[in-house]
Amino acid sequence: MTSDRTASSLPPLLDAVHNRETAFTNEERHKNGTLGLLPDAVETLDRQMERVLWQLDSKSNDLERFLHLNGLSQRNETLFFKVVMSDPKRFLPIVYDPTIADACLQYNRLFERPQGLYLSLRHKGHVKEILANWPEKDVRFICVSSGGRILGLGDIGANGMGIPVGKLQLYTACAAIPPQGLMPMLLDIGTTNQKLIDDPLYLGLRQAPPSSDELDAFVDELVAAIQELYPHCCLHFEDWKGDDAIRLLARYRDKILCYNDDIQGTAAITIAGLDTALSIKGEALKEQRILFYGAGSAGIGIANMIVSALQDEGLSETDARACISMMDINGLIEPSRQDLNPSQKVFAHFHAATKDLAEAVKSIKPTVLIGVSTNAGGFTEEVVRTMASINDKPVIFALSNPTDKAECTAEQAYRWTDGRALFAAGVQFDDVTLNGKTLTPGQANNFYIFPAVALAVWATQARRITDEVFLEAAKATAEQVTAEQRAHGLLFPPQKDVLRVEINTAIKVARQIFNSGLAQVPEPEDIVDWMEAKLYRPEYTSANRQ
Ligand SMILES: NC(=O)c1ccc[n+]([C@@H]2O[C@H](COP(=O)([O-])OP(=O)(O)OC[C@H]3O[C@@H](n4cnc5c(N)ncnc54)[C@H](O)[C@@H]3O)[C@@H](O)[C@H]2O)c1
Ligand SMILES: O=C(O)C[C@H](O)C(=O)O
Ligand SMILES: [Mn+2]
Repeated sequence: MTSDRTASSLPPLLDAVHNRETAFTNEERHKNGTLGLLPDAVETLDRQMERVLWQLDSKSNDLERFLHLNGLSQRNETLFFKVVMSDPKRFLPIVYDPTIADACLQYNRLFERPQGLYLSLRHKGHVKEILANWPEKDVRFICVSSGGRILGLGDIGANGMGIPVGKLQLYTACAAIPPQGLMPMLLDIGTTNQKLIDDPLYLGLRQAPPSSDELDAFVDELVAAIQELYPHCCLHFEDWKGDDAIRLLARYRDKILCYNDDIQGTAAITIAGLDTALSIKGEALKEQRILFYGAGSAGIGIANMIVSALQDEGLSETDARACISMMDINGLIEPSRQDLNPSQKVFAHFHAATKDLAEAVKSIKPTVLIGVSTNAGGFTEEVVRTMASINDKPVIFALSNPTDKAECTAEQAYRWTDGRALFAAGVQFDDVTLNGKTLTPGQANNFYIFPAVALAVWATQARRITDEVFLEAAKATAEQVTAEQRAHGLLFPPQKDVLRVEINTAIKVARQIFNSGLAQVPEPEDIVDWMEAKLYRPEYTSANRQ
């Protein structure tokens, strides 16, 4: 990405990148032909933000606020980021999870102006031509989803476009990556969602998804086109159907610059949360028995990265895997199961077959319970109370998104453990007051990780993204939870600090990339100054001046 945005041929007020609306000075209005197309007042960015905040306050719910902000992002990009970055704790849940889930469910009905690039299976054989239609020529990140598993909402096909758009907005809002080289992409491969296929307003392909061989061939064509057109581009896979996610990451991770956020980003934020939780408990990772409820892309991703972290603590791979048990929709993963995929098989330990989580908890006696199942309420009162009877401080992470898919709520986790749980969820639950004590649940969401990793990858022009990068990001995130915050039971850095935290994380990750020899730029003398100089700032500067 160059530091200057390419001049646009669009009229100034229709060009979201350069648009300043009422902040165009009279001189600029003379020059760019907007005199009279704007009211008389010449305003500052701060004054414009004041108006947006007033407008948001006047909306009656977060979906309306989402739509208002989304419209703003398409009208005036600088003002959009100014607002979102002014108060991340308030705005992340509006532009992203959980509100984005409501927007995705109705994406085809709320649709106004298209965003991102739609690559339909119908375009097979012509992928490069379609990609070349994208106006920005120096694309550095493509966030691509098939819509096959959007949050915990299942397959919503082309309605999934909200996710790549939102994830890339977080690159900028959470890690100050300049927005111009970011391309959201929806690979429209059809859908299994009959309700959408039957909806006259559905916007995607009305057919069943292809075989995995055909899908892989299509993704191969995409990867080849990206390498030709955008040789510096990193491919970010997001919210694919679990087995597609695992298979495609394995197919490309050693060949191209890519990562899967649900597998690797989720693993890193979970390990960061475990790190702080265990420091509060005063225990080591290798002393834990970890039970996963859900063994798909997120569960397998977290489990494998925990195995790497345990190996770093000196355990053999076999001993590391022995610390981990997993359950999926068909029950506990154990050797008599005939339906296991290779990534699950390595976690099949001898145990009686069971489909009952409470029974598994009673016999395995986990110290850590991680929910990545999409099964709302899966952590029942019996399950949570059993965790509390086994552990002084049970670690309970209910990571399924959005809010109504969480395996239990913060309130339930605290109430059923008498406030002893070290709890986190994928969304931010409100504080809970129990027996006069206020408990603040953690938000274990990969948004703490992937923007930071992306910033480091972009700045260093890394050749590959390894698991070590994500482990470094996990460590750097956990290190930024202060002793005082830990004393209050906080497992993650506060959202209000997300930008500073992720820039710090990115600096550490960049160092790791330089040390591993994967960087393609010379190592700077002062890595902090070097990184700071690259950051996007939501201001009307010459970088986005017409
Ligand atoms: N907090 C985060 O940062 C984060 C990151 C990634 C994924 N997630 C969430 O995790 C969930 C799972 O994501 P994924 O990518 O692993 O999906 P996936 O479809 O790959 O895997 C889901 C897993 O849950 C199992 N499962 C489904 N119903 C179950 C039930 N009733 N009982 C037990 N197991 C059941 C499935 O068998 C499968 O193993 C989603 O809700 C997603 O939003 C959260
Ligand atoms: O999108 C999120 O909020 C986290 C995660 O990537 C998910 O798929 O749930
Ligand atoms: Mn995701």
